[in-house]
Amino acid sequence: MSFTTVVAAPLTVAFDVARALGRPWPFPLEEVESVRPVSDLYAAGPGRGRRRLVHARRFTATADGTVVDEQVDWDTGLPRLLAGLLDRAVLRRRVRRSMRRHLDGYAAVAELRARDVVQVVGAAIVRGDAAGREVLVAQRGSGPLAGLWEFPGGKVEPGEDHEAALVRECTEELGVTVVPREFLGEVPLDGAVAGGAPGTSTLRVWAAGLVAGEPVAHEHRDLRWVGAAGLGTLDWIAADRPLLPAVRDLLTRP
Ligand SMILES: Nc1nc2c([nH]c(=O)n2[C@H]2C[C@H](O)[C@@H](COP(=O)(O)OP(=O)(O)OP(=O)(O)O)O2)c(=O)[nH]1
Repeated sequence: MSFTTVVAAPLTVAFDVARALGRPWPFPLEEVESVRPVSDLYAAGPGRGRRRLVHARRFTATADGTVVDEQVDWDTGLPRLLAGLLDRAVLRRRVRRSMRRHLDGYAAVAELRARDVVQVVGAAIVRGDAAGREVLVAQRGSGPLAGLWEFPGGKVEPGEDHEAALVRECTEELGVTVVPREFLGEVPLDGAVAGGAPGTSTLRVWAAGLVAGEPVAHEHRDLRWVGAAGLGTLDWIAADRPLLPAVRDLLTRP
């Protein structure tokens, strides 16, 4: 059986809250495989009478938050005909009811928890057309990451919409007006952001268009427009690297 929930929280928060709440089954499950913050797989059994339950979750970042896709499969260990009857008469309904109650609580807790974690947004500002596109990259001027390249952006303020934060940061840092066009992806940040625990914040990046102004480095050491070939040659903040294929795709798509 499949379930899909949209949680108004970034990946790490959605994943960590899901782990803390566990699953709605009245017996313990064992971890089979977990990859924070993208997936986990737990199973119970085979137990008495070869009963078995497998519960897999996949967490995907989207512009609106995290989509959690869950798959619950079970085997009662009964002969096929009997098992089919039991499934139809009782089990499917019971599983659906347990999951629905669990997921409603989960979504609410994750949304609340997200308010306590400072998140970072970044803009992949693109210029040009199919004949040749470039993205604006910025070199940090101070702090522990000084000298490394990043996407212009910064921390989302409490209660602020993520895309609004992106527009505000680009105005403050570059003196330009941008419009977010497409969500590109999200990665966990290893370091502490604004005093938060390391690994709880994420960087969420949007492709953006320039609608007014020419970028000026108000806070960065340097700014550069680079094409797809130049992207990989820069000394990026390590956390940003998994986002580069999506940016490259943006620059090379027809
Ligand atoms: N803007 C940006 N920050 C990134 C990227 N990758 C990455 O790890 N970070 C980290 C560095 C910082 O710890 C944090 C962003 O903080 P910031 O100092 O730029 O934020 P801000 O503009 O709101 O700064 P401030 O007003 O609090 O000084 O995210 C990236 O590509 N862009």
